[in-house]
This record gives sequence, structure tokens and C-alpha cells, in this order.
Amino acid sequence: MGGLKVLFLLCVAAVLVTGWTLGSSWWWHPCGELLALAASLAIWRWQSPATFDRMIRFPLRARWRNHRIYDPRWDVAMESAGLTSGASGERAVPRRGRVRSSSMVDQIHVELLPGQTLEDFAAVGDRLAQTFGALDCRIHSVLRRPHHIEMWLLIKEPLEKVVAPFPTTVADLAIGLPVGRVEDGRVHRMPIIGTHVLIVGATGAGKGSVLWSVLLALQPAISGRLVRVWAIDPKGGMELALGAGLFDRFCYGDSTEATYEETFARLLEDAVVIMRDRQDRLRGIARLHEPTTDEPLIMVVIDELAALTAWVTDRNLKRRIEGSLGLLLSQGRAVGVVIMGAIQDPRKEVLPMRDLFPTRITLRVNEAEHVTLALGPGVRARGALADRIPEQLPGVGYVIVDGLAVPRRVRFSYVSDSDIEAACRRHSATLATTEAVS
Ligand SMILES: Nc1ncnc2c1ncn2[C@@H]1O[C@H](COP(=O)(O)OP(=O)(O)OP(=O)(O)O)[C@@H](O)[C@H]1O
Repeated sequence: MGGLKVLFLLCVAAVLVTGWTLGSSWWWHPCGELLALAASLAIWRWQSPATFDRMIRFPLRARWRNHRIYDPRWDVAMESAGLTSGASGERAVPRRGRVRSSSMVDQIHVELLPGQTLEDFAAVGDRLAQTFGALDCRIHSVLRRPHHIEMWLLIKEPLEKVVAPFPTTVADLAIGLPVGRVEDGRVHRMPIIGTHVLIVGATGAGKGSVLWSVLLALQPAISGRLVRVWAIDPKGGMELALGAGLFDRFCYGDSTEATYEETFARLLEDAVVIMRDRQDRLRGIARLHEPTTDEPLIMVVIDELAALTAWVTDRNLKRRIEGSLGLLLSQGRAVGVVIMGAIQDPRKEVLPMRDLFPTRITLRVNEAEHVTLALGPGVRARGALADRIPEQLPGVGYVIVDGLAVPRRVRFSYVSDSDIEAACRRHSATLATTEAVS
């Protein structure tokens, strides 16, 4: 902020000095001042576009849009969306507060009328967007103000740009891995310790990019031996094989093995053994396991969960796999044995234990019902319209975040093959250095 103040003072000084030096005649004075002001603003914008936008461009834009769009259309919009109350003539209209703008979104603070809820606004989001000429209208709750909401009117699709992977360090493991961009421009951090992650999405929705965003972000912790990844890729290794160098164990359903599901069952059973062992040692000592090099976090990554829960034909194997998965999902996270799995079809008959995943991400799905199945009842009504994500936006999805009533829309990083290869190289280099030192 210090730099900003200096910049601002420099601009003011430039205006005064130029105005004073050029203003030798009565008409030059205002012209000189104006010219100097314009020049100062141009320099400001050139030198620090982010602060210029935040302090000058966006506040002016908010005022302009409020004056041109929201002021004249507000009452009509509320009336036509059925958000007013009382008899005609003395209609009560929800009060509009401050408007904030960015280049993509207008955010309007609204005070609810007695008896109104956030869901009332979310249910008519389409109408509000249409009336205000926006692409979409999303409703957010306001922290510690249960009678207020924030309307987000999307002027441009904020998640259109592909997101590059974020650089990470071992410290990110504790604070949440940076894996995507939220529609308000912030970085989305995903907690990994103490949770299981379920990724739901139709084919081509970008489930692979979520898996890889997490794995890539974990690379420093994997290289630091704080995390060990056990990967299962039932699609013959097509999705995960490129990053096999990062994994401690990798099962991919080798076609030469008649019962390759046996290897999946064994991997899960081994994870259960570690879980049991840790339970015995941690009982009465700690309630949540903290990863160390001696006791790392074990993350079991499963690319297509349905191949383990629904498509296994051998009854005995199916029972073994389901038994282990159930145990890991219900007891593993406290002792540092967690699961991250992707699936296309979230129905109960395909994934009976889906409610045991505390972190759930829904990318584009084909049916509205899949949103409710994946994220829980009422979440779609609060804005998680995953069935309406266009096919042109792979990697975009909704995430439920602890403490937020409204689902968060995120675009996950796009991880290319060369990003994965580079992560494997970094990992090998770190291991080689560690071995050379010890
Ligand atoms: N985050 C992203 N940003 C930009 N493009 C992406 C992103 N994620 C995926 N894509 C694009 O979408 C395509 C499909 O992605 P991906 O293979 O990850 O989908 P999927 O859900 O795993 O599909 P399937 O279930 O068929 O394996 C990719 O080839 C990639 O080009």
C-alpha cells in the first residue's frame, strides 16, 4: 500500500506543478490541469494497471452501470421476478446496496425483505440475468449477515481463460493446494489432509484435469516424502501412466492379467492394513494425523471409481473391493489414508458410498439430478448449475466450501503432458539429491 500512496501523491504533485507552470494565462490554467491529470492517470495505468483498475476504473464503471442499468430497471426486475411483497400501490422492494464492478462481474449487495431467502433469488436467477442484460446471475450469501445477499451478474464469462498450474511448495499441503481459479479471480485452494475427494463429471468434463491439478500441486510434498500416492487407473493406465514416476504404487489393469481387479483389491487391502496400524498407534494420542516423512499421508487415487464399485463381475472381488473402500472412506482420513476418486455417474447403485466423501466437486454433468446426487439436496437451487456448464468450458465445476452456503464455481488448472513430465523430472532430481546427501 505504501507504493500506492507514493504513486497517488506523485500524480497529485504532477497535476499541481504542471497546472502551475502551464497556467500562465487564465484559459491555460484549467486546460493544463486537465492535461496533467490525464497524463498522470495514463502513467498510473501504465505503471500499475491492477491498482488503477481497483481505485479508478472499476469504481467509475460501477457508478456508470448503476446509473444506466440497475437504477432504472431495479423495481421492474424485482416485480417481474416475484421478489416484491405487499399490496399494489405499497409494494415493498428489496433494497439495493453498493454496486461493485470488475471487467467481468457486477456485484450488488441486497437486503432481503422479511420472509425472503437466498433460494428465492437463486430460483429466479435466469430472469434477473435477462432483465439486467447479464450472461448469468448467481446469488451468494454474505458472511455474518443472514438477511443480506450478494447478486453476481456476469457480464463476461470470467472462467473462459484456461488456467495454468500454480507453482507450489511443501507448505501448501497444510493450507490447501492451489488447484484452480474462482470466478471472482481468487485462487481456489483445496484441502487434502483429513478429507476424501470425489470428482463427478460427464465424459470430457475435465475430471482428469482436477486429478492432475492436485497431483501436480502435491509434487513438492511427494518429493519431500510427506505424501505417497497409490494410483489405480482401471482404464489400462491411459490417464495416469504419464505421471507414474510420482507414484509409490500404480495399478492399471494390465490386459495380460485375467483378474487385474485382484491387484486393485490388494492395493486397497494394503491401505486398510496401514490405516489399522496407525489407528492402534495414534489412539488416545492425536485425533488427526499429521503427515511426516516417517508417517506420510497415503493418497489413493482412483481414476474411474465405477470400475471398482459397479463393473467388477467377480462377486468375491467386488465384495473385497467394496469392503476395503468402505473402511477407508469411513475411517481413513483421521489417520492420513485418504482417497481421491473420479466418476461419471454418481447414482447410488454405481457408487453406494458417495456420501462418505466430504469434499465433492461437480464438473459438467448431463442431468440436473446428477448435481443433487453429487452435491446433496438443495445445492442446485443455491446455484450449482453443473448441468448447464457448456461443453466449451472443460475443467469448470462447482465445489462446496466449508462455511459457505453457496457453491463456488471454479476452473481447475489445465495440466499438459509436458507439465506432468516436468513434475516427474523435478521429483527424480529431488530424490537423487536427497540420496546423494544421505
Ligand atoms: N481445466 C481445463 N482447462 C482447459 N481444458 C481442459 C481442462 N480440463 C480438460 N480440458 C480439455 O478437455 C478434454 C477432456 O478432458 P478430460 O480427459 O480431463 O475429461 P474427463 O472428464 O477425464 O473425460 P473422460 O471421462 O472421458 O476421461 C481434454 O482433452 C482437454 O483438452
